[in-house]
Amino acid sequence: MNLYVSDIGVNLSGTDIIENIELKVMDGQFVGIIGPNGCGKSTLLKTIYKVIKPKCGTILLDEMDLLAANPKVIAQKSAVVGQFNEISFDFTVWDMVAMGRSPHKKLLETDNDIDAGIIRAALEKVNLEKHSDRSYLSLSGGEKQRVVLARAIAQQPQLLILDEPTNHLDVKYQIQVLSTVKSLSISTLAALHDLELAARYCDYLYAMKAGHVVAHGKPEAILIKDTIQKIYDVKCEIYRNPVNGCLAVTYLS
Ligand SMILES: Nc1ncnc2c1ncn2[C@@H]1O[C@H](COP(=O)(O)OP(=O)(O)OP(=O)(O)O)[C@@H](O)[C@H]1O
Repeated sequence: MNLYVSDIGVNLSGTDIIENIELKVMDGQFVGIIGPNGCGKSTLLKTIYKVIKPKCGTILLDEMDLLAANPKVIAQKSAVVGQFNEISFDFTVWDMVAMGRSPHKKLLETDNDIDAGIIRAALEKVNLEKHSDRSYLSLSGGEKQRVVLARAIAQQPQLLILDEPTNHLDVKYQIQVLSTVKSLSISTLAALHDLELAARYCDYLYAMKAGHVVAHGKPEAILIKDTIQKIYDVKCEIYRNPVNGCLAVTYLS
């Protein structure tokens, strides 16, 4: 499934937060958005998943006009893992993940054995199958993040949107979550802060600064010291890690 974002602009409380955003995610591609705090990454993602209404622009999911489409139809095709995963009422982990099945259900239709298999498989993907009866609110931040990812997986989306999905996660689960997402081989758009993880998992990167896309291309083309200094105002050296061959960043004071 292809995502086409064209000329998106968002104004909040009288301030232009993002402007002239052009972005594409082609079928099966893992696309990352990088950029400093406050540059507009979440605003862009929220506009795509329709929490924020843009002042201009179009967003297409294949031929479907996302800004005009029915939310249930959108939820059958796309899933979101947001930055904050707090809820007011408690549910079990199983019930949280089962919510991912609801876009595929008719009103009052209950889950069947096929749904149960999908929910179980999603929990296994994030290593939480033993926690299925636990209360969601009793989980750690990292465990909650993985439950929310399992819910998104159970939704069987063709487009996955992730806003800093490795927040709260230790090194093992940062790698596990991004490897799991990569293994799904579905179109993915993720805001990421860790540049080495972005280099390792993303097929293509968009670099944002002050509400604009300032560079886009393959990680090797974007993660160069001049671009990083321009975006983050930090000097660095970028090299191939001799152990795994991935791009590595050393920040200089
Ligand atoms: N409702 C609002 N009214 C005014 N400004 C807002 C509003 N919501 C967000 N902003 C501002 O828009 C800017 C972009 O915020 P956004 O959350 O998109 O940045 P971000 O790149 O995701 O940052 P971070 O990396 O810190 O998560 C910030 O300066 C933020 O304060």
